[in-house]
Amino acid sequence: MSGIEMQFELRRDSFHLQVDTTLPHTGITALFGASGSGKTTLLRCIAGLENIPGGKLSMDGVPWQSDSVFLAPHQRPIGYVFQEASLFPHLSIKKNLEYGWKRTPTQNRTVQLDEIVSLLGVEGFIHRYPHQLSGGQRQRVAIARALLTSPKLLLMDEPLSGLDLQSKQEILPYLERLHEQTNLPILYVSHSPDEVVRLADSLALMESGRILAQGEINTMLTRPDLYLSKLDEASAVLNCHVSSHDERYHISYLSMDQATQNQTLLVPYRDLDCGHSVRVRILARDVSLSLHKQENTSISNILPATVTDVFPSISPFQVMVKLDIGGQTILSKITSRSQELLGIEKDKFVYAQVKSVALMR
Ligand SMILES: Nc1ncnc2c1ncn2[C@@H]1O[C@H](COP(=O)(O)OP(=O)(O)OP(=O)(O)O)[C@@H](O)[C@H]1O
Repeated sequence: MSGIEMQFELRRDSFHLQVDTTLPHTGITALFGASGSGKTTLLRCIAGLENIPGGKLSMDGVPWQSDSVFLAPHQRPIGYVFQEASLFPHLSIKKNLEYGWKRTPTQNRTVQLDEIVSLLGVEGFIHRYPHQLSGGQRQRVAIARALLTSPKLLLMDEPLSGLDLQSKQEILPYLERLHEQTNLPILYVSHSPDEVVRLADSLALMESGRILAQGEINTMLTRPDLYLSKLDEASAVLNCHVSSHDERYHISYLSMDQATQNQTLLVPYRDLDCGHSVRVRILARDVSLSLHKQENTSISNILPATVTDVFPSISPFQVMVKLDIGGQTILSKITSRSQELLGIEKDKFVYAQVKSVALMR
């Protein structure tokens, strides 16, 4: 059985964790939910830091916890990265990194020290001490140290939330590289929709100790029955690849992956090879609808679309329209008045006018 299979039940005062699910064993799965919904508690259960009687956990069929097995935290091949980088203050960065690496028996090592040092870009400060680094640099070292234990699963608990905006921006590309260059499954706790839409392949939505729903990121973001699709910040992500560049106008063209029709998006120029995979985010409020293709407009991205659903938004007198654009899904937020005037309903053919496209990775 593949995946991270778990069954945990824990009561603590009024909090009740009840999780019985299988999370993906590939890519980044975001654990998303309100404060107190149980995200950290669930990570602690997976790490073996909570010994819950009757709990079950297996990784690709290998039991880490069952009625007869309980691997202690240090016996689980897990890397754990917390909000605050917990480095040894009296050891240099190099020694901090070697600590995790040397603890792993040679035959169990799946990574090389140099490789991880380069992946996280820590070469430049390897001889310094933790207090001589910025918060973002410290966190990169903490991630590198976790990876050097050759884990089979990486748990990240709000790894960016203690950092200022600049440090966050600096570290995100390293997380993307980590995602691109390793096959390591990552469970990533975050409060930030921006981080989630940028990094996650899947999303598990937690509420009051339970996993309310889980699935592929764009399916989750656009599900009418979940609050994510109703928010003012509601958005969709599209997986695309770079198809060409136009140097004269400093723009890049993207083709949508798995599109059944030839759908192209135009974005500000990005220095990426043709064929490179990228992800774009489109906010629902940046998508307006038209029944005819506008000719004289400054909007560059106008996509033929079919309405698949219309549902209420949290804003009064506004509705969310779910659209199929050649096999992928985006949302459009329009007023109830426009919905009525244009006769927007399921199966209607429209043009989605996309005012802004953010290239995420
Ligand atoms: N040691 C503890 N003793 C009693 N209650 C606890 C303990 N640790 C956590 N809780 C409670 O368990 C619930 C879940 O906490 P948890 O930290 O897992 O939530 P979270 O979703 O990670 O929240 P946040 O996003 O704020 O970190 C909360 O109601 C919290 O108060």
